[in-house]
Amino acid sequence: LDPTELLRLGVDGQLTVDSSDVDTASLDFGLMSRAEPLAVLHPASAEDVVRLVQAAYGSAQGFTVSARGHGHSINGQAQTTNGVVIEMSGGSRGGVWLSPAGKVDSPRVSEKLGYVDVWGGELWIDVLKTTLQYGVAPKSWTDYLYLSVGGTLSNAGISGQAFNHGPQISNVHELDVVTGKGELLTCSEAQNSELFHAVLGGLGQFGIITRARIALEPAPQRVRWIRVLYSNFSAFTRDQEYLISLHGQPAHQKFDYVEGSVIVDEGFINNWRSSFFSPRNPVKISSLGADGGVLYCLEITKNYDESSIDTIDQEVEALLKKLDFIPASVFTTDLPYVDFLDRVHKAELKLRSKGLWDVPHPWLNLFVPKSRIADFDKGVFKGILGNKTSGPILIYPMNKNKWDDRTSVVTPEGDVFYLVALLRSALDTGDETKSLEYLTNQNRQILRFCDEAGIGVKQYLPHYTTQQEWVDHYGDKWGLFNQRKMEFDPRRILATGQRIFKPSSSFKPASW
Ligand SMILES: Cc1cc2nc3c(=O)[nH]c(=O)nc-3n(C[C@H](O)[C@H](O)[C@H](O)COP(=O)(O)OP(=O)(O)OC[C@H]3O[C@@H](n4cnc5c(N)ncnc54)[C@H](O)[C@@H]3O)c2cc1C
Repeated sequence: LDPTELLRLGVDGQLTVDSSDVDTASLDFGLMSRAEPLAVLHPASAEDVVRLVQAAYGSAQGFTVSARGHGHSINGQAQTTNGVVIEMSGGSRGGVWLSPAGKVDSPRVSEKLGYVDVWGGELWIDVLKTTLQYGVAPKSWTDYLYLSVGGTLSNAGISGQAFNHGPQISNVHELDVVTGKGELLTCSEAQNSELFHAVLGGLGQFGIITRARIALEPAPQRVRWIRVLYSNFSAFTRDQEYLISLHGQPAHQKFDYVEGSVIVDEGFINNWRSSFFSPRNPVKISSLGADGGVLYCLEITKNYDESSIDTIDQEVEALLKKLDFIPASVFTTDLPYVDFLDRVHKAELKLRSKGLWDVPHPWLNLFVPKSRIADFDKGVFKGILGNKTSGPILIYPMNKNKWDDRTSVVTPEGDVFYLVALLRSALDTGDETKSLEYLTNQNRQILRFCDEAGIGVKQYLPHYTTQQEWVDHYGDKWGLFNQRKMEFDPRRILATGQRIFKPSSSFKPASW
């Protein structure tokens, strides 16, 4: 396909083959794969997305189309070689919602009805900033806010609030979606519901989200943020599971956020995700009597505002009393709500200043069933990892009843499952255990261990290279997933970087 032909396509935004645009669209946060698109579209409206997808779908030769949010995937999921990348969050257009009619508009908050309408490429940080002006905010978050709404809704969008509110995909009222046939459809539980459920957690396979209507709540003012340590894994998981079982209780009788992390490194327990423990007063694992050299950190928060300022201490105390952490390992801080939600960005700035942000990230995210989390601890945290991690390891449980099985996302068996996130950075320092090859091999070893032990994990932000692996990943849901693909993207032109479906035979990108 001649890219100059594409440029004749009439769009109001910018369709470009400029090398710096193409370069940006060729890479992602993982920095492990590179694929150059033929051209890049900066859309000025949902209509531009429609025009491009219609051209891709309707032309004899055809080409692929990949929406790119903030490009924070790990394995090239937003890339494509024989087609066009649509920069949904790109450049000066970031932070602006463009209505389907092409009229430029900002996120629109309906305070009365408790939702905000945002452009699919909007970053969550901008959604937060806008909604806070009205004293409201979304309920369910990711740990990091420089991700696009369309990008996280294509996966699930999880953080410590998920036990209570469900993932972000459980907090969406309505979407505008451009399907693989180039139709712009509004969908919700009540309207085009098959498309609505397909797109949520759908890895970009069924359509491009141009607008999302997101549920809001009154925004808290401040956050009490607490960490406590455990050396005993079963005490740690018992307490985490207890805390998430309180989801149905009144707000003052539960925490608002429950996460946790694993500390296997010798030495200090600070990591880039957390400057929580004072660097001048580091905590040594050995001083805490960790069994097998591994410690577990429970991280919890309680939101409050002026009306609850007098009772917050008592409420936190009452909840902490029920837990079984190492006495004298309580670290507390107090900060504005927005600073808490935007906490990882601070760590990003620090890492950037040391040149440690733009490095390869062989991340592995797994959903592990509660019934096997102790086996995972023995085999991985106390086994395969050794005493070096090269990055934070998060672990926290979620309640399955907060997830909607009609969406495309897959979760493991059981009422409760854990996220285990190995968020590692590869460095070229000469230390073999920090190298990309070492960490990639270790990820493979972890997956092999889970497979051989029959742990029944499901990858979150999944990455596979053969269709059979995808069929296994989706299990019982594969039939529905495949059927939805035939219906909404019959030429299989969307989000080919996920490597689930090959584009139909009239055109084959080089990478296939
Ligand atoms: C530092 C960091 C922290 C993170 N923290 C969390 C976390 O706490 N919780 C969590 O759940 N995830 C987390 N993630 C993962 C993140 O949610 C996903 O990688 C997400 O896809 C990134 O969003 P993005 O906008 O960069 O998407 P991209 O990487 O640009 O795209 C991801 C996929 O979605 C598709 N897509 C993008 N936009 C659209 C759209 N508008 N419509 C349809 N499909 C689209 C793309 O084609 C691609 O297949 C984190 C990632 C990073 C790098």
